[in-house]
Amino acid sequence: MTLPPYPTILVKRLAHAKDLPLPSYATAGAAGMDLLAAVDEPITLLSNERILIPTGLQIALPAGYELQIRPRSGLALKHGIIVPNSPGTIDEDYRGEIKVIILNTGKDAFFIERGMRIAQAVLAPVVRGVWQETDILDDTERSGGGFGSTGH
Ligand SMILES: O=c1ccn([C@H]2C[C@H](O)[C@@H](COP(=O)(O)OP(=O)(O)OP(=O)(O)O)O2)c(=O)[nH]1
Repeated sequence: MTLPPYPTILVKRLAHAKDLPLPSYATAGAAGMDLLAAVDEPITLLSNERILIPTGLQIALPAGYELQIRPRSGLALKHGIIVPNSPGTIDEDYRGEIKVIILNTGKDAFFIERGMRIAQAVLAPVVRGVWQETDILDDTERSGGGFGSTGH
């Protein structure tokens, strides 16, 4: 079976990440690539603390795509480690270092070591829209109902 051609992401490894492998898909069908912590020293993240973790990567996405930063479910379940801005958005035109915000919602301190897989990145197509202003919108069954209007 031949694989479909995947979109190419240009990537530059910064000096502090030269020895770390690039993010990769753990299985043939994985949607996310695990992002590694490019920290020089181990970090202790106390309960309720959040921190910005460098990945040491700068990228150029293909036109029409974003990269979403999402939590890893294992870290969320075992340690309460979440990405508070999930899904974090890496814009197509961003050329800075990709960084990951993580928050320790667990009771215990969490230890981050160099090369640890702290989050995952999912490449996703972006659909942009344009506004067309109007004074009249069509009525619908839902109309203005929301926030639980249909019951539990
Ligand atoms: O988890 C994240 C989220 C964002 N970014 C980078 C890439 C993204 O393209 C840029 C801007 O992100 P966003 O638009 O979410 O930030 P903002 O707070 O709206 O800042 P800005 O005014 O710079 O857009 O920051 C990251 O490295 N990690």
